[in-house]
Amino acid sequence: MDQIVTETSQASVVPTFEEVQNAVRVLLAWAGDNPGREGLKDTPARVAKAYQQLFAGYHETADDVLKTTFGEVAGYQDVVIVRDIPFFSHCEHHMLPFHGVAHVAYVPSERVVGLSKIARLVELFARRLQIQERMTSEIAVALDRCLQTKGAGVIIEAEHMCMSMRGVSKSGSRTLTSTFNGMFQKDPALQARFFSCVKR
Ligand SMILES: Nc1nc2c(ncn2[C@@H]2O[C@H](COP(=O)(O)OP(=O)(O)OP(=O)(O)O)[C@@H](O)[C@H]2O)c(=O)[nH]1
Ligand SMILES: [Zn+2]
Repeated sequence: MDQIVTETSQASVVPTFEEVQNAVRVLLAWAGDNPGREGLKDTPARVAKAYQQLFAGYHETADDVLKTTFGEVAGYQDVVIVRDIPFFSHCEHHMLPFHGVAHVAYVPSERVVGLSKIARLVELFARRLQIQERMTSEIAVALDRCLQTKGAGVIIEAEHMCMSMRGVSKSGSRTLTSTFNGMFQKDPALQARFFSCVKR
């Protein structure tokens, strides 16, 4: 059996495609439906394939995403902010989606990264089972580690389907999390500037 190891998980055994389909059939029966009926015949295979896309973040690392950097920035030293990066993730408690936007800021030391790579970094951590706090922190730590920034900040605003569709059933409530490293941690004015830049 293959082993997978991610930045956040212990090694675990990868099931076969057939085993995943059987697990989906069990869930269909648990939901109260008949996994053998015509309309659900191909559903287990579709769900298995959908999971490969929804949880693709387990098969990539931040180092892969941020490996290309640029050094010719003509002395640019100020903050870089990429705001309103939309994402879909899944909470690790209920495996239900949470979705929203991430705002990512960093102060480069010598090198910058392509802007799309910031969005790819958000995508990498979103496409895993998450809690919002950890996802926020993981993005900032990875950016810091791979780019050797002078400081990084991440703000995430998201709505959790486990709160909207079930349980307490409060749709529309949004959770805001933020994390600051390096200069962002030491300088409240920089934090305030970041918050005001992303304010709607
Ligand atoms: N801190 C944090 N909590 C989350 C996140 N996603 C889901 N949760 C919460 O995880 C908690 C799980 O609570 P439990 O009491 O173990 O589970 P539960 O009985 O299903 O809770 P209810 O949702 O209140 O019905 C709930 O309060 C969820 O709102 C997240 O990203 N961060
Ligand atoms: Zn949840």
